[in-house]
Amino acid sequence: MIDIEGQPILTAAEMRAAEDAVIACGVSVETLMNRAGTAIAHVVRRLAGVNEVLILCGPGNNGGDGYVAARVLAEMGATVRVAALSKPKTAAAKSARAGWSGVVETLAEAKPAPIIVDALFGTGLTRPLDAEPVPTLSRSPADAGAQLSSKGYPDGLLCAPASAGEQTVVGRLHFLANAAQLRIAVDLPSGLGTDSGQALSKPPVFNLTLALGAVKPAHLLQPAARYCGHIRLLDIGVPTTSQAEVLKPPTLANPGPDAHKYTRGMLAVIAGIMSGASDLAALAAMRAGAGYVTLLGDTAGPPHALVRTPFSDHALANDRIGALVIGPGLGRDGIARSRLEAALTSNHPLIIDGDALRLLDPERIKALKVPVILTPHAGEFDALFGKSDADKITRAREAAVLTNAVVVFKGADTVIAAPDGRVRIAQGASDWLSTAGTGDVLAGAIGAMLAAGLDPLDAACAGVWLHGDAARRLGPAFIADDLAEALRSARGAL
Ligand SMILES: NC(=O)C1=CN([C@@H]2O[C@H](COP(=O)(O)OP(=O)(O)OC[C@H]3O[C@@H](n4cnc5c(N)ncnc54)[C@H](O)[C@@H]3O)[C@@H](O)[C@H]2O)[C@H](O)CC1
Ligand SMILES: [K+]
Repeated sequence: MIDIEGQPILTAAEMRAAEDAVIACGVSVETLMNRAGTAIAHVVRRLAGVNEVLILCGPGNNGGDGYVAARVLAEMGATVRVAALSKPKTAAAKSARAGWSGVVETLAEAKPAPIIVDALFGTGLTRPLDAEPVPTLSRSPADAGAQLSSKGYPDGLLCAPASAGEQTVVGRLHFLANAAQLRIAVDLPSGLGTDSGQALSKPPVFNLTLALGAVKPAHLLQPAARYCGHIRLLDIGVPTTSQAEVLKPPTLANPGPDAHKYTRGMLAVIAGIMSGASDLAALAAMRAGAGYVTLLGDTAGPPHALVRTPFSDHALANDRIGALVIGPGLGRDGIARSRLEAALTSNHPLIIDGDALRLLDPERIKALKVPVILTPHAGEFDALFGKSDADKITRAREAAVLTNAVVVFKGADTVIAAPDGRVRIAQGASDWLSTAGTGDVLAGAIGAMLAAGLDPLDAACAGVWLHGDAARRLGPAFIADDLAEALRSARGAL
């Protein structure tokens, strides 16, 4: 199993294209499926020990992976059962099914097991499962003692029309998952939209998801990601490349003997009507490693290392400023507008956050000749770029092209997009980040990275990484002030 940090993220179509390229070189789908199923079996075997394993197989190649895994597990001496939603539809899945010599129970009647493996649906899911009836035996009195057909199917396995009170696929999946001690999903929990990250049908929450060949957007985008549990990549010999990658720890240089406050980067933060927010951004920048932070506005108070300066065009014109943060606590009044105008014409690299985004014309950003990083949350993004049903990756990419800026589309699934199409997506942000001021802290952390001279995408990625890692280190119930302080330990861990 491979950790997914830094790994390429492929859509369903990109994954199929990568598979097709390998198949075109003479590697059959069956071979890929055998690699996938064998890799799954080895992981399940290690985790299951002597516990019975129930593998739920769907009609496509995800199900095919399940049949191969069952066969290999049985060959390893594991106690394994298979339950099928319906007969395999693809040639590869039929071949995999033929390789399983055991009984195939029906999903409708399978009894629970301590370990459940979901191989019902993967990247081929195209519609919600909820409406799907669970095929049941056409049990009539004559069939009550139905024998197994030559194919190992219980006689009479039909897709009987769902009737009132009959179980749905999702209902059976939840029932069997709830009864299991360990829940493992093959490629994706069944019910998730691979590219959109939407839950077409709400799956159970799994302990582990084994991504086959590549990470998919649903492993990172919400709400899908919350059903995946731990995500590990299984290499099945399909080369993959993508402009989208899972965010990984940044490589940041520590100061050397020749360092001084300006070489480490001078950041200016423009204050507004809510000085606490800009204070948080300034403190965050200092804790993230900025060499010199000046807060431009009418503020007062600790820390002493923070240089508080009245806002003026002169102060803004300091050519030692490496980057400028505007937005935290700015407000939207006339003073805010005039300070935004001054920032846009300052020729400093910019991080534009919070209220400043509400005052901004995206077209204005495109015309700037300096690096710009925008850090909208969902509401600010909609206000700036309009609402859309498109997935978060597509939206962030389009916004980056429209503004020619790096866009940090914040959320429980933060997507960072550059105008050239590169995308980085952060894993598993702490839910405790849902507290006032954490956005201000992020703006300051990114500002410190930009002021230190990182290119805008790297600066945004480093800031998002430090912000997320600081939150992880803090655990529960922290406030934004704690988060700003914790950037120090996150920075020190790199
Ligand atoms: N990554 C790799 O290198 C490999 C991945 N493999 C596995 O193949 C699946 C994708 O298989 P596919 O046959 O395209 O689709 P699924 O098995 O996910 O879906 C089955 C099938 O079901 C139909 N369908 C779609 N939605 C529904 C629905 N709501 N209800 C009923 N039926 C539905 C649709 O026709 C689908 O085709 C991938 O996830 C991997 O697990 C292979 O092992 C090859 C190597
Ligand atoms: K699955």
